[in-house]
Amino acid sequence: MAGSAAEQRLTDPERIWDEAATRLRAEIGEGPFSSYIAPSAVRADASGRLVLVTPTAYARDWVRRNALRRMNELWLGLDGLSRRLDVRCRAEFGSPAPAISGSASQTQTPAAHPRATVAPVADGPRAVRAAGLQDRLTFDAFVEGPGNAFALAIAKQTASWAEGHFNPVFLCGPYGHGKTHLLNAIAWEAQRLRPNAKVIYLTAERFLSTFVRAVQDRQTAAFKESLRSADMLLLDDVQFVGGKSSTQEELLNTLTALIEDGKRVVMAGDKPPTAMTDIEPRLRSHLAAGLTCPVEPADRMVKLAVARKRFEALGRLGLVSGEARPEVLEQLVDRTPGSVRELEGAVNTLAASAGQRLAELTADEASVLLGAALRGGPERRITVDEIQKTVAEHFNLKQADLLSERRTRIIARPRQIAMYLCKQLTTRSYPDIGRRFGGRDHTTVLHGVRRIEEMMPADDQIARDVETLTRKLRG
Ligand SMILES: Nc1ncnc2c1ncn2[C@@H]1O[C@H](COP(=O)(O)OP(=O)(O)OP(=O)(O)O)[C@@H](O)[C@H]1O
Repeated sequence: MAGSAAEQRLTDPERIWDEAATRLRAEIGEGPFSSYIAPSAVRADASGRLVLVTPTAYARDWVRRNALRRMNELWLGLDGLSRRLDVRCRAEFGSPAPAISGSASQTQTPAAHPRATVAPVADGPRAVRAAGLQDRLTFDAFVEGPGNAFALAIAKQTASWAEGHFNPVFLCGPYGHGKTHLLNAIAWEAQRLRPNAKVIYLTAERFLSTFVRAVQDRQTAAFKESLRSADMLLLDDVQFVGGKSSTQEELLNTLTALIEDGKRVVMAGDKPPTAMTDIEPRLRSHLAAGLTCPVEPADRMVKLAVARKRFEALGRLGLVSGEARPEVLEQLVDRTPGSVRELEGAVNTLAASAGQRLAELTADEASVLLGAALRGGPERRITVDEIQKTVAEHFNLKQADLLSERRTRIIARPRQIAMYLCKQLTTRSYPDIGRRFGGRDHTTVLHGVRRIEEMMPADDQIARDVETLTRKLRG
Protein backbone atom coordinates (compact mmCIF):
# COMPACT_ATOMS: atom_id res chain seq x y z
CA MET A 1 0.00 0.00 0.00
CA ALA A 2 2.87 2.35 -0.78
CA GLY A 3 0.56 4.74 -2.59
CA SER A 4 -1.61 5.34 0.45
CA ALA A 5 1.26 6.44 2.70
CA ALA A 6 0.72 10.09 1.80
CA GLU A 7 -2.94 9.96 2.75
CA GLN A 8 -2.09 8.22 6.03
CA ARG A 9 -0.21 11.36 7.23
CA LEU A 10 2.63 10.06 9.33
CA THR A 11 4.10 11.67 12.43
CA ASP A 12 7.20 9.58 13.17
CA PRO A 13 10.10 11.43 11.51
CA GLU A 14 12.02 8.24 10.90
CA ARG A 15 9.13 6.71 8.94
CA ILE A 16 8.56 9.93 7.04
CA TRP A 17 12.22 10.05 6.16
CA ASP A 18 12.23 6.41 5.05
CA GLU A 19 9.38 7.12 2.70
CA ALA A 20 10.60 10.51 1.45
CA ALA A 21 14.14 9.26 0.94
CA THR A 22 12.97 6.24 -1.05
CA ARG A 23 11.04 8.52 -3.40
CA LEU A 24 13.86 11.01 -3.63
CA ARG A 25 16.30 8.20 -4.48
CA ALA A 26 14.07 7.19 -7.41
CA GLU A 27 13.85 10.79 -8.63
CA ILE A 28 17.44 11.98 -8.38
CA GLY A 29 19.16 8.65 -9.15
CA GLU A 30 21.43 6.34 -7.21
CA GLY A 31 24.68 8.29 -7.81
CA PRO A 32 23.74 11.65 -6.22
CA PHE A 33 21.61 9.89 -3.62
CA SER A 34 24.41 7.70 -2.36
CA SER A 35 26.91 10.59 -2.49
CA TYR A 36 24.93 13.26 -0.67
CA ILE A 37 21.73 11.94 0.90
CA ALA A 38 22.56 8.42 2.11
CA PRO A 39 25.47 9.55 4.34
CA SER A 40 23.22 12.19 5.95
CA ALA A 41 20.83 11.71 8.85
CA VAL A 42 17.72 13.44 10.17
CA ARG A 43 18.17 14.77 13.68
CA ALA A 44 16.21 17.01 16.00
CA ASP A 45 18.02 20.18 17.08
CA ALA A 46 17.89 21.62 20.60
CA SER A 47 14.59 23.36 19.88
CA GLY A 48 13.07 20.24 18.35
CA ARG A 49 13.31 21.40 14.71
CA LEU A 50 14.12 18.64 12.25
CA VAL A 51 17.38 18.96 10.41
CA LEU A 52 19.03 16.85 7.73
CA VAL A 53 22.63 16.72 8.93
CA THR A 54 25.12 16.20 6.11
CA PRO A 55 28.67 14.98 6.70
CA THR A 56 30.29 18.01 5.05
CA ALA A 57 29.56 21.60 4.11
CA TYR A 58 30.05 20.58 0.50
CA ALA A 59 27.24 18.01 0.76
CA ARG A 60 25.03 20.58 2.55
CA ASP A 61 25.50 23.06 -0.29
CA TRP A 62 24.75 20.37 -2.85
CA VAL A 63 21.54 19.41 -1.03
CA ARG A 64 20.48 23.07 -0.72
CA ARG A 65 21.03 23.70 -4.41
CA ASN A 66 19.66 20.47 -5.82
CA ALA A 67 17.37 18.61 -3.48
CA LEU A 68 16.09 20.62 -0.53
CA ARG A 69 13.01 22.06 -2.23
CA ARG A 70 11.90 18.68 -3.55
CA MET A 71 12.77 17.00 -0.26
CA ASN A 72 10.47 19.40 1.59
CA GLU A 73 7.68 18.86 -0.93
CA LEU A 74 7.93 15.12 -0.36
CA TRP A 75 8.23 15.58 3.39
CA LEU A 76 5.23 17.92 3.65
CA GLY A 77 3.15 15.50 1.60
CA LEU A 78 3.72 12.87 4.27
CA ASP A 79 4.05 14.71 7.56
CA GLY A 80 0.80 14.97 9.51
CA LEU A 81 2.41 17.73 11.63
CA SER A 82 3.44 19.80 8.56
CA ARG A 83 7.01 20.29 9.78
CA ARG A 84 9.75 21.51 7.49
CA LEU A 85 13.18 20.02 7.12
CA ASP A 86 16.23 22.24 7.35
CA VAL A 87 19.72 21.21 6.27
CA ARG A 88 22.98 21.76 8.14
CA CYS A 89 26.40 20.16 8.00
CA ARG A 90 27.77 18.16 10.89
CA ALA A 91 30.19 20.92 11.95
CA GLU A 92 27.34 23.46 12.20
CA PHE A 93 25.02 21.07 13.95
CA GLY A 94 27.55 20.85 16.77
CA SER A 95 27.40 18.47 19.69
CA PRO A 96 25.33 15.31 19.51
CA ALA A 97 21.62 16.01 19.73
CA PRO A 98 18.90 13.54 20.53
CA ALA A 99 18.19 11.19 17.63
CA ILE A 100 14.93 11.67 15.85
CA SER A 101 12.01 10.58 17.98
CA GLY A 102 10.24 7.23 18.08
CA SER A 103 12.32 4.38 16.70
CA ALA A 104 10.55 3.24 13.56
CA SER A 105 12.01 -0.17 14.07
CA GLN A 106 9.26 -1.08 16.47
CA THR A 107 6.58 -0.57 13.88
CA GLN A 108 8.34 -1.48 10.65
CA THR A 109 10.07 -4.50 9.29
CA PRO A 110 13.78 -3.76 9.29
CA ALA A 111 14.05 -4.56 5.60
CA ALA A 112 11.81 -1.60 4.82
CA HIS A 113 14.51 0.86 5.87
CA PRO A 114 16.52 2.42 3.09
CA ARG A 115 19.96 1.56 4.32
CA ALA A 116 22.07 4.14 6.09
CA THR A 117 19.55 6.93 5.63
CA VAL A 118 19.02 7.14 9.35
CA ALA A 119 22.58 6.32 10.30
CA PRO A 120 23.61 8.08 13.49
CA VAL A 121 25.84 11.08 13.02
CA ALA A 122 29.40 10.47 14.17
CA ASP A 123 30.21 13.50 16.25
CA GLY A 124 33.54 12.99 17.91
CA PRO A 125 34.21 10.30 20.42
CA ARG A 126 30.62 9.75 21.49
CA ALA A 127 29.29 8.43 18.22
CA VAL A 128 31.69 6.43 16.14
CA ARG A 129 28.92 4.12 15.01
CA ALA A 130 28.30 3.54 11.28
CA ALA A 131 31.18 5.74 10.17
CA GLY A 132 32.59 4.40 6.95
CA LEU A 133 30.03 1.66 6.23
CA GLN A 134 29.37 1.25 2.52
CA ASP A 135 25.89 0.49 1.26
CA ARG A 136 26.93 -1.87 -1.49
CA LEU A 137 29.04 -4.18 0.68
CA THR A 138 26.39 -6.74 1.63
CA PHE A 139 26.25 -10.54 1.75
CA ASP A 140 24.20 -10.48 -1.46
CA ALA A 141 27.00 -8.73 -3.28
CA PHE A 142 29.70 -11.07 -1.99
CA VAL A 143 30.84 -13.91 -4.25
CA GLU A 144 31.64 -17.17 -2.50
CA GLY A 145 34.64 -19.25 -3.51
CA PRO A 146 36.92 -21.89 -2.02
CA GLY A 147 39.21 -19.27 -0.46
CA ASN A 148 36.50 -17.40 1.43
CA ALA A 149 33.73 -19.98 2.05
CA PHE A 150 34.71 -20.61 5.66
CA ALA A 151 35.05 -16.91 6.48
CA LEU A 152 31.70 -16.22 4.78
CA ALA A 153 29.93 -18.95 6.77
CA ILE A 154 31.35 -17.63 10.04
CA ALA A 155 30.48 -14.06 9.05
CA LYS A 156 26.87 -15.04 8.38
CA GLN A 157 26.67 -16.96 11.63
CA THR A 158 28.01 -13.98 13.56
CA ALA A 159 25.64 -11.59 11.82
CA SER A 160 22.69 -13.77 12.81
CA TRP A 161 23.58 -13.25 16.48
CA ALA A 162 23.68 -17.05 16.83
CA GLU A 163 24.49 -18.29 20.29
CA GLY A 164 27.69 -20.13 21.00
CA HIS A 165 29.72 -18.47 18.30
CA PHE A 166 33.43 -17.86 18.60
CA ASN A 167 34.48 -14.58 20.15
CA PRO A 168 36.43 -12.72 18.89
CA VAL A 169 36.42 -13.69 15.23
CA PHE A 170 39.49 -12.55 13.32
CA LEU A 171 39.39 -12.39 9.51
CA CYS A 172 42.83 -12.35 7.98
CA GLY A 173 44.14 -12.27 4.48
CA PRO A 174 45.96 -10.20 1.90
CA TYR A 175 44.96 -6.82 0.59
CA GLY A 176 41.82 -6.42 -1.53
CA HIS A 177 40.12 -9.81 -1.30
CA GLY A 178 37.04 -9.03 0.73
CA LYS A 179 37.75 -8.60 4.48
CA THR A 180 36.20 -5.15 4.67
CA HIS A 181 33.35 -6.34 2.49
CA LEU A 182 32.58 -9.11 4.99
CA LEU A 183 32.78 -6.76 8.00
CA ASN A 184 30.37 -4.34 6.29
CA ALA A 185 28.04 -7.20 5.38
CA ILE A 186 27.99 -8.42 8.99
CA ALA A 187 27.19 -4.89 10.19
CA TRP A 188 24.28 -4.43 7.78
CA GLU A 189 22.81 -7.85 8.44
CA ALA A 190 23.23 -7.74 12.22
CA GLN A 191 21.61 -4.28 12.31
CA ARG A 192 18.80 -5.44 10.04
CA LEU A 193 18.06 -8.37 12.33
CA ARG A 194 18.34 -6.33 15.52
CA PRO A 195 17.59 -2.71 14.66
CA ASN A 196 17.89 -1.62 18.27
CA ALA A 197 21.28 -3.20 18.87
CA LYS A 198 24.33 -0.98 18.85
CA VAL A 199 26.53 -2.25 16.04
CA ILE A 200 29.75 -0.31 15.60
CA TYR A 201 32.05 -0.57 12.61
CA LEU A 202 35.31 1.32 12.68
CA THR A 203 38.81 1.07 11.35
CA ALA A 204 41.85 0.88 13.59
CA GLU A 205 42.88 4.26 12.09
CA ARG A 206 39.64 5.75 13.34
CA PHE A 207 40.04 4.05 16.68
CA LEU A 208 43.44 5.69 16.98
CA SER A 209 42.42 9.16 15.78
CA THR A 210 39.28 9.22 17.94
CA PHE A 211 41.23 8.02 20.93
CA VAL A 212 43.98 10.64 20.44
CA ARG A 213 41.34 13.36 20.10
CA ALA A 214 39.53 12.11 23.20
CA VAL A 215 42.77 12.30 25.19
CA GLN A 216 43.38 15.86 23.95
CA ASP A 217 39.82 16.90 24.76
CA ARG A 218 39.85 15.04 28.09
CA GLN A 219 36.93 12.95 26.96
CA THR A 220 38.40 9.50 27.35
CA ALA A 221 35.50 8.41 29.56
CA ALA A 222 33.04 9.26 26.76
CA PHE A 223 35.24 7.46 24.24
CA LYS A 224 35.41 4.32 26.37
CA GLU A 225 31.68 4.41 26.99
CA SER A 226 30.85 4.84 23.30
CA LEU A 227 32.68 1.62 22.46
CA ARG A 228 31.93 -0.42 25.52
CA SER A 229 28.21 0.06 25.13
CA ALA A 230 28.37 -1.72 21.77
CA ASP A 231 26.52 -4.99 21.30
CA MET A 232 28.78 -5.79 18.37
CA LEU A 233 32.12 -4.21 17.48
CA LEU A 234 33.62 -4.64 14.02
CA LEU A 235 37.19 -3.42 13.86
CA ASP A 236 38.95 -3.22 10.49
CA ASP A 237 42.66 -3.04 9.56
CA VAL A 238 43.86 -4.02 13.02
CA GLN A 239 47.48 -4.14 11.79
CA PHE A 240 47.43 -0.34 11.88
CA VAL A 241 47.88 -0.28 15.66
CA GLY A 242 51.24 -2.06 15.26
CA GLY A 243 53.97 -0.12 17.04
CA LYS A 244 51.49 2.29 18.71
CA SER A 245 51.65 1.22 22.30
CA SER A 246 49.12 3.47 24.04
CA THR A 247 46.51 2.75 21.37
CA GLN A 248 47.22 -0.96 21.75
CA GLU A 249 46.68 -0.71 25.47
CA GLU A 250 43.36 1.08 24.99
CA LEU A 251 42.31 -1.47 22.41
CA LEU A 252 43.19 -4.31 24.74
CA ASN A 253 41.06 -2.74 27.49
CA THR A 254 38.15 -2.27 25.10
CA LEU A 255 38.29 -5.83 23.81
CA THR A 256 38.58 -7.33 27.27
CA ALA A 257 35.61 -5.31 28.53
CA LEU A 258 33.42 -6.24 25.55
CA ILE A 259 34.29 -9.92 25.53
CA GLU A 260 33.83 -10.25 29.28
CA ASP A 261 30.38 -8.74 28.84
CA GLY A 262 29.55 -11.31 26.15
CA LYS A 263 29.47 -8.70 23.35
CA ARG A 264 30.46 -9.80 19.85
CA VAL A 265 33.74 -8.71 18.39
CA VAL A 266 34.88 -9.27 14.81
CA MET A 267 38.18 -7.95 13.55
CA ALA A 268 40.11 -7.98 10.29
CA GLY A 269 43.80 -7.67 9.57
CA ASP A 270 46.31 -8.39 6.85
CA LYS A 271 47.86 -11.35 8.66
CA PRO A 272 46.97 -13.77 11.46
CA PRO A 273 47.30 -12.23 14.94
CA THR A 274 50.14 -14.59 15.78
CA ALA A 275 52.20 -13.10 12.91
CA MET A 276 51.64 -9.47 13.99
CA THR A 277 55.00 -9.09 15.61
CA ASP A 278 54.72 -5.34 16.20
CA ILE A 279 51.66 -5.89 18.37
CA GLU A 280 52.30 -6.39 22.04
CA PRO A 281 52.03 -10.14 23.00
CA ARG A 282 49.14 -9.70 25.46
CA LEU A 283 46.95 -7.97 22.84
CA ARG A 284 48.09 -10.47 20.22
CA SER A 285 46.94 -13.37 22.34
CA HIS A 286 43.54 -11.70 22.87
CA LEU A 287 43.16 -11.20 19.13
CA ALA A 288 43.90 -14.87 18.58
CA ALA A 289 41.81 -16.15 21.47
CA GLY A 290 38.65 -16.85 19.43
CA LEU A 291 38.57 -18.04 15.86
CA THR A 292 40.92 -16.95 13.09
CA CYS A 293 39.40 -17.28 9.58
CA PRO A 294 41.53 -16.91 6.48
CA VAL A 295 40.20 -14.91 3.54
CA GLU A 296 42.37 -16.27 0.72
CA PRO A 297 42.94 -14.54 -2.62
CA ALA A 298 40.01 -14.90 -5.00
CA ASP A 299 40.38 -17.53 -7.71
CA ARG A 300 39.50 -17.07 -11.39
CA MET A 301 35.86 -18.18 -11.01
CA VAL A 302 35.26 -15.75 -8.17
CA LYS A 303 36.88 -12.95 -10.14
CA LEU A 304 34.73 -13.69 -13.19
CA ALA A 305 31.60 -13.60 -11.04
CA VAL A 306 32.70 -10.36 -9.35
CA ALA A 307 33.32 -8.72 -12.74
CA ARG A 308 29.90 -9.85 -13.98
CA LYS A 309 28.16 -8.55 -10.85
CA ARG A 310 29.98 -5.25 -11.08
CA PHE A 311 28.84 -4.71 -14.66
CA GLU A 312 25.29 -5.58 -13.60
CA ALA A 313 25.45 -3.01 -10.81
CA LEU A 314 26.78 -0.38 -13.22
CA GLY A 315 23.95 -1.37 -15.59
CA ARG A 316 21.38 -0.70 -12.87
CA LEU A 317 22.87 2.76 -12.47
CA GLY A 318 22.46 3.32 -16.21
CA LEU A 319 26.21 3.59 -16.78
CA VAL A 320 26.41 0.64 -19.19
CA SER A 321 23.81 -1.29 -21.12
CA GLY A 322 23.74 -4.99 -21.93
CA GLU A 323 26.08 -7.70 -20.73
CA ALA A 324 29.78 -7.96 -21.46
CA ARG A 325 30.68 -10.94 -23.69
CA PRO A 326 32.27 -13.90 -21.87
CA GLU A 327 35.58 -13.38 -23.73
CA VAL A 328 35.68 -9.76 -22.60
CA LEU A 329 35.17 -10.83 -18.99
CA GLU A 330 37.87 -13.48 -19.33
CA GLN A 331 40.30 -11.03 -20.81
CA LEU A 332 39.62 -8.59 -18.01
CA VAL A 333 40.23 -11.20 -15.34
CA ASP A 334 43.21 -12.93 -16.94
CA ARG A 335 45.05 -9.74 -17.71
CA THR A 336 44.34 -7.66 -14.61
CA PRO A 337 47.06 -8.32 -12.09
CA GLY A 338 46.41 -8.05 -8.38
CA SER A 339 43.42 -8.37 -6.14
CA VAL A 340 39.66 -8.05 -6.64
CA ARG A 341 40.10 -4.33 -5.98
CA GLU A 342 42.29 -3.93 -9.10
CA LEU A 343 39.79 -6.00 -11.06
CA GLU A 344 36.96 -3.70 -10.00
CA GLY A 345 39.10 -0.74 -11.11
CA ALA A 346 39.54 -2.35 -14.54
CA VAL A 347 35.79 -3.02 -14.81
CA ASN A 348 35.08 0.63 -14.00
CA THR A 349 37.62 1.80 -16.58
CA LEU A 350 36.09 -0.38 -19.24
CA ALA A 351 32.54 0.64 -18.32
CA ALA A 352 33.46 4.32 -18.48
CA SER A 353 34.98 3.92 -21.97
CA ALA A 354 32.47 1.46 -23.45
CA GLY A 355 29.27 2.88 -21.87
CA GLN A 356 26.21 1.88 -23.86
CA ARG A 357 28.32 -0.20 -26.30
CA LEU A 358 29.33 -2.77 -23.70
CA ALA A 359 27.37 -5.67 -25.18
CA GLU A 360 28.91 -5.22 -28.65
CA LEU A 361 32.47 -4.94 -27.41
CA THR A 362 34.93 -7.56 -28.66
CA ALA A 363 37.91 -8.78 -26.65
CA ASP A 364 40.26 -6.82 -28.97
CA GLU A 365 38.34 -3.59 -28.56
CA ALA A 366 38.26 -4.11 -24.80
CA SER A 367 42.00 -4.54 -24.81
CA VAL A 368 42.48 -1.22 -26.66
CA LEU A 369 40.04 0.60 -24.38
CA LEU A 370 41.75 -0.67 -21.27
CA GLY A 371 45.09 0.45 -22.67
CA ALA A 372 47.75 0.94 -20.08
CA ALA A 373 45.68 -0.67 -17.35
CA LEU A 374 46.12 -4.07 -19.02
CA ARG A 375 49.29 -3.54 -21.03
CA GLY A 376 51.49 -2.26 -18.27
CA GLY A 377 51.59 -5.50 -16.31
CA PRO A 378 52.14 -5.48 -12.58
CA GLU A 379 53.62 -2.21 -11.41
CA ARG A 380 54.92 -1.64 -7.92
CA ARG A 381 51.86 -1.19 -5.74
CA ILE A 382 51.80 2.07 -3.80
CA THR A 383 49.88 1.84 -0.54
CA VAL A 384 47.78 4.43 1.25
CA ASP A 385 50.02 3.99 4.27
CA GLU A 386 53.10 4.85 2.17
CA ILE A 387 51.37 7.93 0.73
CA GLN A 388 50.37 9.14 4.18
CA LYS A 389 53.86 8.65 5.57
CA THR A 390 55.54 10.36 2.60
CA VAL A 391 53.14 13.32 2.65
CA ALA A 392 53.45 13.70 6.43
CA GLU A 393 57.25 13.70 6.20
CA HIS A 394 57.24 16.20 3.31
CA PHE A 395 55.14 18.65 5.33
CA ASN A 396 56.84 17.95 8.62
CA LEU A 397 53.75 16.44 10.19
CA LYS A 398 52.93 13.15 11.85
CA GLN A 399 50.93 10.51 10.00
CA ALA A 400 48.39 10.70 12.86
CA ASP A 401 47.82 14.42 12.03
CA LEU A 402 46.53 13.43 8.60
CA LEU A 403 44.11 10.98 10.18
CA SER A 404 43.03 13.33 12.93
CA GLU A 405 39.96 15.54 12.86
CA ARG A 406 42.02 18.74 13.06
CA ARG A 407 41.03 21.18 10.35
CA THR A 408 43.69 23.87 10.54
CA ARG A 409 44.98 24.64 7.06
CA ILE A 410 48.49 23.51 7.93
CA ILE A 411 47.08 19.99 8.29
CA ALA A 412 43.96 20.11 6.10
CA ARG A 413 45.82 20.97 2.90
CA PRO A 414 48.45 18.20 3.17
CA ARG A 415 45.60 15.83 4.04
CA GLN A 416 43.80 16.82 0.82
CA ILE A 417 47.03 16.37 -1.13
CA ALA A 418 47.42 12.89 0.38
CA MET A 419 43.83 12.03 -0.58
CA TYR A 420 44.44 13.31 -4.10
CA LEU A 421 47.58 11.16 -4.40
CA CYS A 422 45.67 8.12 -3.14
CA LYS A 423 43.11 8.63 -5.90
CA GLN A 424 45.85 9.07 -8.52
CA LEU A 425 48.29 6.38 -7.46
CA THR A 426 46.11 3.60 -6.07
CA THR A 427 42.98 1.87 -7.32
CA ARG A 428 41.08 2.58 -4.11
CA SER A 429 37.60 4.05 -4.26
CA TYR A 430 36.54 7.26 -2.46
CA PRO A 431 34.86 5.37 0.42
CA ASP A 432 37.90 3.18 0.75
CA ILE A 433 40.23 6.18 0.94
CA GLY A 434 37.91 7.80 3.49
CA ARG A 435 38.14 4.66 5.56
CA ARG A 436 41.94 4.94 5.55
CA PHE A 437 41.82 8.57 6.65
CA GLY A 438 40.32 8.05 10.08
CA GLY A 439 36.94 6.83 8.80
CA ARG A 440 36.01 9.95 6.85
CA ASP A 441 33.00 10.03 4.61
CA HIS A 442 33.57 9.57 0.88
CA THR A 443 32.13 13.02 0.13
CA THR A 444 34.95 14.53 2.21
CA VAL A 445 37.50 12.69 0.09
CA LEU A 446 35.75 13.70 -3.12
CA HIS A 447 35.79 17.32 -2.00
CA GLY A 448 39.49 17.13 -1.04
CA VAL A 449 40.49 15.60 -4.37
CA ARG A 450 38.49 18.19 -6.34
CA ARG A 451 39.96 21.02 -4.28
CA ILE A 452 43.50 19.95 -5.18
CA GLU A 453 42.55 19.49 -8.85
CA GLU A 454 41.14 23.03 -8.87
CA MET A 455 44.09 24.55 -7.04
CA MET A 456 46.93 22.97 -9.00
CA PRO A 457 46.62 25.13 -12.14
CA ALA A 458 46.45 28.31 -10.06
CA ASP A 459 48.87 27.53 -7.25
CA ASP A 460 52.44 26.73 -8.24
CA GLN A 461 53.43 25.62 -4.78
CA ILE A 462 50.72 22.96 -4.60
CA ALA A 463 51.51 21.78 -8.13
CA ARG A 464 55.20 21.46 -7.18
CA ASP A 465 54.39 19.61 -3.95
CA VAL A 466 52.18 17.15 -5.81
CA GLU A 467 54.82 16.60 -8.48
CA THR A 468 57.65 16.06 -5.97
CA LEU A 469 55.55 13.67 -3.92
CA THR A 470 54.44 11.72 -6.99
CA ARG A 471 58.06 11.30 -8.08
CA LYS A 472 59.13 10.20 -4.60
CA LEU A 473 56.31 7.67 -4.35
CA ARG A 474 56.79 6.23 -7.83
CA GLY A 475 60.41 5.72 -6.87
N1 LIG B 1 34.42 -12.33 -2.89
C1 LIG B 1 34.08 -11.09 -3.25
N2 LIG B 1 32.87 -10.83 -3.78
C2 LIG B 1 32.52 -9.59 -4.17
N3 LIG B 1 33.33 -8.51 -4.08
C3 LIG B 1 34.55 -8.70 -3.56
C4 LIG B 1 35.00 -9.98 -3.12
N4 LIG B 1 36.27 -9.86 -2.67
C5 LIG B 1 36.59 -8.56 -2.79
N5 LIG B 1 35.56 -7.86 -3.33
C6 LIG B 1 35.53 -6.42 -3.65
O1 LIG B 1 36.87 -5.99 -3.82
C7 LIG B 1 37.09 -4.73 -3.22
C8 LIG B 1 38.19 -4.85 -2.18
O2 LIG B 1 37.73 -5.67 -1.11
P1 LIG B 1 37.90 -5.25 0.43
O3 LIG B 1 37.94 -3.76 0.56
O4 LIG B 1 36.90 -5.97 1.21
O5 LIG B 1 39.36 -5.83 0.67
P2 LIG B 1 40.19 -5.98 2.02
O6 LIG B 1 40.54 -7.42 2.11
O7 LIG B 1 39.49 -5.38 3.16
O8 LIG B 1 41.49 -5.16 1.65
P3 LIG B 1 42.43 -4.25 2.61
O9 LIG B 1 43.21 -5.22 3.44
O10 LIG B 1 43.27 -3.48 1.67
O11 LIG B 1 41.53 -3.38 3.41
C9 LIG B 1 35.77 -4.29 -2.61
O12 LIG B 1 35.13 -3.41 -3.51
C10 LIG B 1 34.99 -5.59 -2.48
O13 LIG B 1 33.60 -5.38 -2.62
